[in-house]
Amino acid sequence: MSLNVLLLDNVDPVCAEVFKERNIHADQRPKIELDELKKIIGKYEAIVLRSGTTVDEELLSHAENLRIIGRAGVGVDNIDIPAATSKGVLVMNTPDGNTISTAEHTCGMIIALARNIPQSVDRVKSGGWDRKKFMGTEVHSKTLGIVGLGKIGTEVALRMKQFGMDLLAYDPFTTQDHAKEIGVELVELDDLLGRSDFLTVHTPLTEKTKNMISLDVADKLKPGIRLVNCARGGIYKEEDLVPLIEKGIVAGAALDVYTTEPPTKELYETLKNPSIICTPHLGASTEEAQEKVAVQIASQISDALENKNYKGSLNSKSISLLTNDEVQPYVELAEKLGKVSGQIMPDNANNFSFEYTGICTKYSEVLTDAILKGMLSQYVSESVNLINARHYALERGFKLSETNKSDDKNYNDLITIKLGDSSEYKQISAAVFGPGDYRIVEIDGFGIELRLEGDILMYQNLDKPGMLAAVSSTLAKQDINIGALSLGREGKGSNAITAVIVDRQLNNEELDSIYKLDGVSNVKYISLS
Ligand SMILES: NC(=O)c1ccc[n+]([C@@H]2O[C@H](COP(=O)([O-])OP(=O)(O)OC[C@H]3O[C@@H](n4cnc5c(N)ncnc54)[C@H](O)[C@@H]3O)[C@@H](O)[C@H]2O)c1
Ligand SMILES: O=C(O)CC[C@@H](O)C(=O)O
Repeated sequence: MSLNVLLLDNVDPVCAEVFKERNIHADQRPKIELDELKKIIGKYEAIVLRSGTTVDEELLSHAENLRIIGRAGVGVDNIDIPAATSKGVLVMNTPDGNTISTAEHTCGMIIALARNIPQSVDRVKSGGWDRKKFMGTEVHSKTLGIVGLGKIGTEVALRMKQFGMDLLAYDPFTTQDHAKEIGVELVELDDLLGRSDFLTVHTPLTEKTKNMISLDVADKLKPGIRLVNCARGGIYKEEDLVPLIEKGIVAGAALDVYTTEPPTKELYETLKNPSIICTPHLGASTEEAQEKVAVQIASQISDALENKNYKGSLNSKSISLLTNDEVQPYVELAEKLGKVSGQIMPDNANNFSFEYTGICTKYSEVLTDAILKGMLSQYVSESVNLINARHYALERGFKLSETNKSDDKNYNDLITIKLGDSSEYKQISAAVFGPGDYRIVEIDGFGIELRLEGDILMYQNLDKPGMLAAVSSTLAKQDINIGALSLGREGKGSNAITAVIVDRQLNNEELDSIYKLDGVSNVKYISLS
């Protein structure tokens, strides 16, 4: 039977050549209207795209023969993965094909910003000269702050070190060993903001990274800081850039990515500011990167169509697990527990041990993958899934260990995670109580019982009268309702742990009001919503 693949969005032509060598027919349609795409997609077993095509449930409903969606690149924000998974369609990407190109583009932006290259090129081309106006700054001996020390952040660090820059990084999910190896000092975010002459971000856009730089943090920034964003639009609050420049806090900004691409009319107005330089999402636009991702995705898809292997797949284990009713609840439990662990673990932890009891021992491998998926999905750019989570964890230098325990005195089927580094450890256990009912049953040796859902406030307190009243009245004053709560203690009058499910998300000020209460310590806020 002949196999047909549709290549969309200016995917490099080498993609078609690789398919041809594998006897797979490829049609190249760089520009196609959505209506026509809906009419023809039904005859293809696979499609390849970049960021120009959105694959949603509606488009998938026309794709009756589709087996694979391949992204020539990293970001899969334009693909509805849950919809593809429930239709049994594999989604694949090529997470590292454009790392070097994007790192090089970032370094180019840092130098262009320091030396006003784009602005001065414009001036000369329009018949001007103005040498005085374009006085620049050396990057040598200046401090570069890197937020996100993953694949691209690491390559940027290695290159800018050669320019003589001092390097700081903030990344709670990388290890001290990795930072040390590449000559970077790992610091807290506020410290980095206050010490950096240049700031470059290399994280995904998440709830935590969105608007990381805005007028709200103006007083934390080193005056005269220069900002670079070649990651995702929205990490710097776009509408605050001009005010930050006008106040003299930010000396300039270099942007490759935007919240809306192409930018809206208002955003184009912002980009006209002479201290802002910009490129149209060119990080990965080199012949080499496009060729690499095109060859990689064509080989991956060919292998998968021939059932040889599923490298680069983002959802293949999820597809096979969709039909296994026995393991499904434990996979959900493990993923939720991973999410919680990722939010309470000590910064830069690198030791993770997972202990399984009862039925969980039968599926320990996939449950570890699910825990890692839950943990990493909050920090890693490309969609983390059951297939690639372990790879990313090991790539980051995490040390993983798994043990199976024959029984537990209280629970038949239990998962326990211990995580930390040599100085600080956290331990947390959870179990399935019924359909969709997953509960934490122990934290750091304190027995509690709390459903894994919603927004959770957790803290330690002295076991004495009035502690709960103090917290609940502080919450009530801020109109925050408590939905459920659980208490655990070491013994009468000693240390206790309290976990409450609150009815809405808490902001930093609201959390501060709990930190400040006498006798309350170790406050953690966990969002599972
Ligand atoms: N401009 C372009 O054309 C282009 C090309 C490729 C990738 N990208 C983007 O670049 C970014 C980085 O890609 P990558 O391949 O290096 O990803 P990566 O997953 O290898 O690295 C991301 C890093 O960010 C860290 N991180 C996550 N949340 C954080 C937070 N709140 N604070 C600090 N650090 C945090 C992670 O721990 C990880 O180390 C992504 O947003 C990706 O989509 C852009
Ligand atoms: O140019 C592209 O295809 C997008 C590059 C990049 O943002 C990615 O997600 O891989």
